[in-house]
Amino acid sequence: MQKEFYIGAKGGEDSHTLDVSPFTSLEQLTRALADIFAFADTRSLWLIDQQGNHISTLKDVQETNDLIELRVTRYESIREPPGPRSLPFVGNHYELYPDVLGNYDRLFSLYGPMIKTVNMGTTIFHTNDPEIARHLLREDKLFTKTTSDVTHPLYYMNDQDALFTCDTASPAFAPSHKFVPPTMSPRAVAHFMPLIQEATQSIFTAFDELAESDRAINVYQYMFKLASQIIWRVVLNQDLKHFESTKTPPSLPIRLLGQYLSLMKKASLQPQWFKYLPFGDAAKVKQVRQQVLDICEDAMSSCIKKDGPPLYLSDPTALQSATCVADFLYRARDKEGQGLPYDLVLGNVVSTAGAGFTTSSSLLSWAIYALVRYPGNQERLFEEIVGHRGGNGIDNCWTYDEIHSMKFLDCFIKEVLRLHSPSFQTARNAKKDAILPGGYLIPKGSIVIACFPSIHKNPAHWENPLRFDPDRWMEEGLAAQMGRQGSYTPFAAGGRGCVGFNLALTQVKVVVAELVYRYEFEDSSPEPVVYDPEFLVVRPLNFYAGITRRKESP
Ligand code: HEM
Repeated sequence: MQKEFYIGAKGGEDSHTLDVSPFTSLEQLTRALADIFAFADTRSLWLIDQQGNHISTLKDVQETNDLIELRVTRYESIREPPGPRSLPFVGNHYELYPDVLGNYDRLFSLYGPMIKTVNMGTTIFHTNDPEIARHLLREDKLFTKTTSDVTHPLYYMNDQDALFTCDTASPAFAPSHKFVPPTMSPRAVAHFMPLIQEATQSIFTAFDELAESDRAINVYQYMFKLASQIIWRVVLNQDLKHFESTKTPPSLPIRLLGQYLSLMKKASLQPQWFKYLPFGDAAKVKQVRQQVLDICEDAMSSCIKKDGPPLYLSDPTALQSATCVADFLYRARDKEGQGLPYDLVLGNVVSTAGAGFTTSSSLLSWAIYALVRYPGNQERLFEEIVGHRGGNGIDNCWTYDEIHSMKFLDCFIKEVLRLHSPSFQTARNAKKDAILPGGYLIPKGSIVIACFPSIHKNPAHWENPLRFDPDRWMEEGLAAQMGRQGSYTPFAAGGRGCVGFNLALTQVKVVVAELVYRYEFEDSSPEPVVYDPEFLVVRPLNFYAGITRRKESP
């Protein structure tokens, strides 16, 4: 018993003839149809006859002589997401820049939860819908991360030898994903606590001097140096000496990594034919990348114990014998005795260092921004920290459990990550024509971005979304629940989610605890704070803060 099913416009190419006689229930049939037409959500499928009536039983399907339309919602056909009209050459560039984040929100409120934009010839779909984001991040038969695709925002830094920059389909992904996450587990981060604390405290001399001289600082520039100082210590056990004076510039590896990421982002915003030019940003990305690799390789030669014993993944205490992430990656062995090939060790060292400090420096800057801009939080944090530290003084090292046991600090950081999410363009590629919740058709090969800053402020999912309110996180388990729903994913989710989130959260909590215990910050920004729309993460450009050394620290 052959029936013809179709999606979208009648008479279009998207139709399929299916013998419905083997099916014993409508549910069974709709699951099969969902699979054939690549519906992300197999549960909500409407069958509609040519008069627009809902066909709700298998018997009705068998008896109708009509073509049958498939929809996700009762009254709307499957369609491509809408979006603003495109101008020749530039597309929607001026609808998006310079305030991309504000403009995404504006476009979502105009066009709905999925929008199509074209920037300099590159089409990208965006969503602020948590349910759609969950499907995108799943790494299943419909969506994956393919940085080697020229339209992927990370195309210019795609490197098939490391996490973050590789395709999920690349041969490097599985071994990297086996060896790298153990270096960022709670147990591993607990082992690195003294390094994190020492690197954090290295800023004190410079901050004391700045406090003394009453000079305001550009917060991002200091957090950029601090976050990289910490990550470099944990990943390569090297002291970058970023705070020998108040004016010490970022060290060469960090300057190069910063330049690399900046060039990469700029290149990704240019028309695609720019990549063929022998000069310009795209060409320079490659040169800078090689310099970064050389520097990291050099640093690795000092921190890796080449003659040290192998460290087995099956031994939960093995990491405690490693000096740093690079040392562990070099010496780690799986149960077959296999290690990570050297190229992948190097690639993953560069990737974790780069992914680690760019994001963290942004988060730290926004954390200080939240301290000074949202009244009451700095005082509450100080009280909590004093309560924990008590008479132990500032020289004692925070333990992993202690730093994570401070409830208000935890809520505060969660709220900073919600309202000032550093990540804003986690992109996935459609493996085939796919139909997303809401009935949006995403053509095969398209890039779809889950816009975390917009998802985290989506009024349909958050009460008072624009209010900075750490107390919303007081309810135990809320973050995990919102994470499962897709409405709170500052570290993305699924198979390509952040592997460094434990380290990131621990590091940022140690820094905030240490700084708030010793200093008081106040806003000294002369102008409204703006973020950099041409960088890989959302970072404040002109946020200034004054620092006062606390007198009342016990
Ligand atoms: C505030 C801090 C951080 C934020 C907001 C953050 C966010 C993210 C996000 C959104 C992704 C997914 C990217 C994508 O799919 O394109 C990611 C991936 C990743 N992150 Fe983080 N991250 C942070 C800190 C760190 C740290 C400290 C490390 C390690 C030192 C790290 C290592 C990685 C790696 C290796 C990946 C790639 C995972 C993969 O390819 O499967 N991140 N991060």
